[in-house]
Amino acid sequence: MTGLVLAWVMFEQYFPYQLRGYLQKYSQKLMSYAYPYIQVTFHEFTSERLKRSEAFSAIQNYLGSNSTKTAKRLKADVVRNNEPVVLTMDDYEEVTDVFEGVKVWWSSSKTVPKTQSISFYPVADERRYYRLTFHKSHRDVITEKYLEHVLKEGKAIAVRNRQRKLFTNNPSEKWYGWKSTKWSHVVFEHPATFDTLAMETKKKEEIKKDLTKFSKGKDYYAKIGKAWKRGYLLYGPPGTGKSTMISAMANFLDYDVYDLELTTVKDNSELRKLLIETTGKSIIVIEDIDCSLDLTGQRKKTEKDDDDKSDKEKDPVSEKKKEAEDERKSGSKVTLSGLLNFIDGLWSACGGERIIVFTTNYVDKLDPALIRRGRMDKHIELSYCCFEAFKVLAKNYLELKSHETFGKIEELLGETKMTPADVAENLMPRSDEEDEECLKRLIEGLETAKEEARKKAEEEAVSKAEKADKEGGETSSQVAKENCEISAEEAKENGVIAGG
Ligand SMILES: Nc1ncnc2c1ncn2[C@@H]1O[C@H](COP(=O)(O)OP(=O)(O)OP(=O)(O)O)[C@@H](O)[C@H]1O
Ligand SMILES: [Mg+2]
Repeated sequence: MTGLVLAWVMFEQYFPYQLRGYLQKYSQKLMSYAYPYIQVTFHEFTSERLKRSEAFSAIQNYLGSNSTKTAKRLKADVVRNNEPVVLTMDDYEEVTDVFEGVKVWWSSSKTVPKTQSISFYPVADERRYYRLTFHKSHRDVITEKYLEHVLKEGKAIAVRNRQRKLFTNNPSEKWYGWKSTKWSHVVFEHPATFDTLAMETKKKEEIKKDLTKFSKGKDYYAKIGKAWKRGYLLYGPPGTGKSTMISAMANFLDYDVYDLELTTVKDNSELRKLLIETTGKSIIVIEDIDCSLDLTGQRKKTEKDDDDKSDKEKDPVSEKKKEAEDERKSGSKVTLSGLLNFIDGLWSACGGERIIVFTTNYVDKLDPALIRRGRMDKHIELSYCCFEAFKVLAKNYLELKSHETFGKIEELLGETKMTPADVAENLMPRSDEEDEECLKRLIEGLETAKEEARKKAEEEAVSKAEKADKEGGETSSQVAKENCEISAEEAKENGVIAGG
């Protein structure tokens, strides 16, 4: 077989490829009579010539990673900016592979049309394909196991080489016209990971576990009849790492990120169109949900109106009508019900494998309908820096695992509130600063924050006491006045009685 393959390779190398097309046809027939080998061909395009065959792409990736050591001619491509080039097997090249002790041969080739027609896409006329050759005694192993292995490996390589994207929605005025799209994207290259995220290890592990369960849950979601998506609400003061956590999540799962700017979305139908254009394996993010929409205001208004209504008026149909009317009048744009549909409406399920993340600084201000369990599956609080979180930052910024000042810092962090962003800012070395200087600056910063908090608390206590005093004074004079009035009245009454 090797001899024949060699002869074949020589033939492929030294014959002009226009001639090969003719010769191949006959030589292949001859081979099939003389040799007990089976050949399987995988074409680049499906029969409709519209869609690139998934099998071809997977084989290309598989052979690309396996053939770099053996093939002599390879094609190079840069997939990521700062990573090495990705190599694939060049046309008319052959490599061998061994699977469970069985040797197989892969060759790459292409057919060129007999008559050169004029085409806008000349390269598309060449039909590339991979051919797998193996001995017929191994038919079962190859067709039942090997091919599955190649396709699975190839797809996994594609995921690893995939350039991830960060999308932002375009305003709808830009949706139409030549080459316009609803989403613009850049390459997503945020370096944040769960390792660099300052947070308690236990909490991080819990979130990672939850994400892994979700990403592997295709069958589970299908079994329970739920759309394959999950909602997270990240809340906490500014600078506690909500946005950083979203990047860490995307890096952990290898997902794209859709950063949805709701203020540029005109109405619910635009929101729907945007969502439909998102792809699977993605995180859809709405930052500062409390600022994006006046959801809370809308709801409050309805509740107030409800109080004024008679029971008769409170039926669900008129309520819905009123809501719709309110939406129309306010010219509002994306409404609470639109957003709820976005989260758990029918069409939000199309495609699956999506994570929806909301962030807010004020969780208490959000409408309960928006954050009820089942809608937002997981609520994660990001809070002020604790000692465990500080240790992560010290390792990231100063490569320090321990230091004599850590005791003092732990004590101060327990007594005062500082966000991880502020701690990080203090730890970041300026010019040629030593570690000690950074840690000293942090301690000073914490002491100042503690002192400020103490003063503020004192001032608050004083003003509270003053207010109470004032109210107390007012109350006693009021009581005294009322008492006087009552006594005068009583006296008068008594007088009348006495006089009568
Ligand atoms: N938990 C954290 N772990 C690591 N770095 C953090 C953390 N929190 C904040 N930082 C640092 O502070 C900067 C600001 O954090 P980030 O933007 O994630 O905060 P946020 O909670 O999203 O704030 P906002 O509410 O204002 O959007 C980040 O660039 C990061 O360097
Ligand atoms: Mg943020």
